[in-house]
Amino acid sequence: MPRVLSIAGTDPTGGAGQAADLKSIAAMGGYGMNVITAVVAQNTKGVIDIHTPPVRVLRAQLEAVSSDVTLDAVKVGMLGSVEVIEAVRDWLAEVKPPVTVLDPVMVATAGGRLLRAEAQTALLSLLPFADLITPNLPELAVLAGAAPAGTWTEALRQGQDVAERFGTRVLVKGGHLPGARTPDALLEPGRDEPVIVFDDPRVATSNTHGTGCSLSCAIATVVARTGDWVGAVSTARSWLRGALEHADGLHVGRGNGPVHHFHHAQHVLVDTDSHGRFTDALWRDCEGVRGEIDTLDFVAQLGNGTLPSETFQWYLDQDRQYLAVYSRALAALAAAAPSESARAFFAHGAAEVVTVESALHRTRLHGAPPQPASEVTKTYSDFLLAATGSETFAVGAAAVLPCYWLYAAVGGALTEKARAAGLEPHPYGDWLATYNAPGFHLATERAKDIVDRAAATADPVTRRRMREVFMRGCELELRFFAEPVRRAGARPFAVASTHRVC
Ligand SMILES: Nc1ncnc2c1ncn2[C@@H]1O[C@H](COP(=O)(O)OP(=O)(O)OP(=O)(O)O)[C@@H](O)[C@H]1O
Ligand SMILES: Cc1ncc(COP(=O)(O)O)c(N)n1
Repeated sequence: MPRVLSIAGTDPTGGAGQAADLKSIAAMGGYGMNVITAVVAQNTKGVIDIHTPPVRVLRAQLEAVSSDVTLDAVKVGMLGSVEVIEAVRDWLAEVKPPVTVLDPVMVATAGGRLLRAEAQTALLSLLPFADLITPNLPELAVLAGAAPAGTWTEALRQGQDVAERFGTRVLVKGGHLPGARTPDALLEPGRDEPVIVFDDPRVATSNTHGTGCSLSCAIATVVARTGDWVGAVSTARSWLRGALEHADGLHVGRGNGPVHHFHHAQHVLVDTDSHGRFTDALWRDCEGVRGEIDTLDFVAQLGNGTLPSETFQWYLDQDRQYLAVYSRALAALAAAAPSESARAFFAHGAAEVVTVESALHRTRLHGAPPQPASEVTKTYSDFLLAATGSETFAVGAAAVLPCYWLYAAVGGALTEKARAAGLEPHPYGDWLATYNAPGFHLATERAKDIVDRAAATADPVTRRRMREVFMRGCELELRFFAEPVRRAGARPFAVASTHRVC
């Protein structure tokens, strides 16, 4: 579990600053700690007063934590004054945390300055110590020494300028742009194009208090665990999106309320009281990921037959490599299965993957030699082998389930799309048919039954772990599906989004 320290100010209404940070760290599976830079009297309507404790107390807090605890990541938020900035900078220079994310907080959403005007220049001296900075558009403009960007293109230009000048990654956030979309882009020094651009519809809510704090802390936590910046931003963004979508249900305050940091965990409470199927809860867990898969270019183009054949071939080649691992994962589950029927099911599945699905790949790939496995293919393969080889049967069974279930769901939806496109014969019809075949749907139902049975006798810790690995599998499916089109994009450093299915 990553140990993540937040250095930030307070918010007694619990939506921003320290409170948001600790909730976000916990929501992303980290252990949160906090050092207070300023005590802020604020609520969802604005900032009323700020007390900055003596800088000696700040230094003592920093020393108290770092002399005792190994830190896996640090998030720096509200600093407020020149003295505080200097103390944090000296501490960062000395401690050199493995991951530092800086949210250069200047003004609260609801209004109210959180950084003194004269401290803006001092803040620049902190930037080279950060691995990532996450300014909103007005903050970006201050860092770039320019007027606030009025367009996304201008924002990207300012972000690139800041990344180059300070030698650090920049997440340019478009939340403050007018319009129906909220693009974010990850930039790195030495690259002309964003590493990745995310672009989602704006969630219709005014309850956005603390989104910047929450996002930056969530990214720091995930990066501490995975070391993967793109994956961390992606994970943190989709979680934050859920938090925004559930924000209106919180009813906290009369102004810009907070987001629901634990929207994804509500089912844990429901689950312990209800007699519903465990897999129903899993399906609800992955609703967001399923929505993302549905909107992928890869899925759309596969369905309407417009996917370029080179892209499909590349996908199939990765899929073939993935399936070789998947078959071994199923064989490991067969070996560990607690019942004869589960053993037979997974042993049969391991053989089927080799004989039926791989044969399809061999026919379509015409004996072409394998291309190098992508990072996504490797990550997904490693995840499956670890979950089925080193964890309990229940956890392993939950880990392989997304590959059945999402594929069956996508196969069904794609077949509909293919029918609607009316292409005869559909260029990828044989592939779609495999995953919409009655036998594959039956196998999916059987896999769900096995997971339900395993969950019924599992302890709470194992059930939680089953949920985690199921979600991780779903996220990897999404990335696997996105990867072919992302990779095919001609822009050298641009990443769109990513995915695969089993
Ligand atoms: N209504 C919304 N719908 C979807 N995403 C949003 C919305 N508002 C903000 N976001 C996302 O939240 C994150 C933070 O965005 P924003 O640009 O508002 O940062 P910020 O101003 O630093 O946040 P804060 O409100 O904490 O000051 C970004 O990823 C942004 O895309
Ligand atoms: C202590 C503290 N840190 C950061 C923010 C910014 O968050 P928001 O802009 O959402 O109010 C805040 N209001 N308070």
